Amino acid sequence: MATCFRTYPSSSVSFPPSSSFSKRSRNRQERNQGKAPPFPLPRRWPSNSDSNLPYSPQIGGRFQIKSSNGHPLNAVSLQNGLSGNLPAKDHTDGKLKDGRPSSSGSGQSETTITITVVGASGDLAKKKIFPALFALFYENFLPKHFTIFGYARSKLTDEELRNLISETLTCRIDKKENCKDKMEEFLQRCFYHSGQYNSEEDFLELDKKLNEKEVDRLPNRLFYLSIPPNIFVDVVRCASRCASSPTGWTRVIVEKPFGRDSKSSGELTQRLKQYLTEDQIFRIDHYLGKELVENLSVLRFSNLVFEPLWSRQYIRNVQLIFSEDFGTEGRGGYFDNYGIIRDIMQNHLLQILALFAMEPPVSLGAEDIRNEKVKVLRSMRVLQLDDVVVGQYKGHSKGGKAFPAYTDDPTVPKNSLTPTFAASALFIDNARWDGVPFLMKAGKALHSRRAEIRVQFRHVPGNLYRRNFGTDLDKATNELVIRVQPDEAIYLKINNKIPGLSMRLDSSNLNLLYSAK
Ligand SMILES: NC(=O)C1=CN([C@@H]2O[C@H](COP(=O)(O)OP(=O)(O)OC[C@H]3O[C@@H](n4cnc5c(N)ncnc54)[C@H](OP(=O)(O)O)[C@@H]3O)[C@@H](O)[C@H]2O)C=CC1
Ligand SMILES: O=C1O[C@H](COP(=O)(O)O)[C@@H](O)[C@H](O)[C@H]1O
Repeated sequence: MATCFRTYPSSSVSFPPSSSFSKRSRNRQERNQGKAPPFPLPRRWPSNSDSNLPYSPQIGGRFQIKSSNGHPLNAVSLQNGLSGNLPAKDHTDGKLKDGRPSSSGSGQSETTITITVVGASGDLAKKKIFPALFALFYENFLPKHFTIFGYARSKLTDEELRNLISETLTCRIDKKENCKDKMEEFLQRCFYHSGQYNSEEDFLELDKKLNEKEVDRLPNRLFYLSIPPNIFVDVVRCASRCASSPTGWTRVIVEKPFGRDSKSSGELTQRLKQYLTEDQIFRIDHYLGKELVENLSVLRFSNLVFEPLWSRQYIRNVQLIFSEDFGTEGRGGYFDNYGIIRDIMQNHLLQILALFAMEPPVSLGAEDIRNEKVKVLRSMRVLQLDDVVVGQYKGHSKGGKAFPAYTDDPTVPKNSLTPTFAASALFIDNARWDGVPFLMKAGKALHSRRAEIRVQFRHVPGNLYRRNFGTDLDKATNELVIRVQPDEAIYLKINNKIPGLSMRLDSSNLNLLYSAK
């Protein structure tokens, strides 16, 4: 369950990535030097009376995005967390730095946040978003005043939404309070609004409901786009024009895949920026919220024993493995357009690879970590077709049970050639990783569900215990395994003497099993 949100570089989903990953920081530098406006200018300069356009000139050389419900769309820094903090005040004129009136100016002394889950009837919303929001609430990470709205086309009442999500909420992180009471409290703050994704009228109706819940508090609004990518822009247009916050911030979390390639990803960014500034857009990769992925940098940079080994000198190869023991199961409409490389590899596994391989960042600040990841991505060799294998799962039966083929899924075209499995060897051509293959494997409908990083070390030179191990030196090499899921664990395979009078060796695990802690 992802309970923390991370952003990743905006510009590319090419595989492997290209240098365009650094575009955002370049833009920022240019802006800082006064060479570029804070966001792209419209081709035709709108007049103040041009109420259909999202831009309107603003005093002070900056430009503000305006929505048709009359609300300005304000850019704020990424540092303002979910807990509804206000941006820093500019003490010279008593206004907030982004030009909006301060909370005291608007007479609103307390903040409130409304989180609208767009696509609330869907798989991701049920499986991950509502449970993650509940986990935040349960752990007191949500602000005092918050409301959650589900939005989708399906006709549901508030009560039906609550029933739908109540089945998926758990108190698995920390059982410190009465879970049932907390769930009830959480569910009472959840509401539903049914509407089309491209209807400004429906979003205006949503806006009315949001206003009712926000009472007299300074409202911040977050829209979580838990929907297929082809409707991202429609929703952002309607939300920004008709349901943006009147006086607080408005932000949007966008799910992957963010385009199909570098070009379409760039186009999507440009289209979103018609309605939002970059600082309002949060691109999410939920794998970065997984406990062991978060722990990767801690393991490496806070333990002296690992960092000296973290290079081509000692590491023979690194394997990044994702497998699921279920197929598309009705999600073919989305999956068939993207395939396993775009669904899993270019986002989740590539993020892990970049975190694994990066140089120590200057600090733990998001920009510093991002800069190091970008350097890794820019050092990657362009993937050759010879270094990739793809496949698609077939039907089979086991223990009397029939398992359908990918093309048996009614949401998948019968003649589909979309890969559901891929394996590839990637190389980072820098001083640290020269010649070390990073092997990525990802597949649906395989034998087991797991995600792990396996680091295989080189053979011991001269191997004094050659006789005891025989010819298979691989059996005797050390391996560090970081098992992201299930049963989170970190273990190191080491060679050991079997206790007793004879000199018999065995490989055993130094094991840090999380569930046993
Ligand atoms: N499922 C997962 O585990 C993960 C998904 N994601 C990403 O999250 C997003 C949502 O995924 P997921 O929840 O699985 O998707 P779903 O297919 O479940 O779609 C979500 C909702 O969007 C609406 N919808 C579906 N198809 C269309 C369509 N063609 N046109 C308009 N509305 C549609 C439906 O709501 P209604 O009909 O009620 O309007 C549906 O309940 C995707 O971008 C996906 O890549 C990311 C990580 C994990
Ligand atoms: O992003 C996605 O991830 C899920 C797997 O996520 P997990 O946290 O359950 O491992 C995958 O099923 C889905 O196809 C993909 O879109």
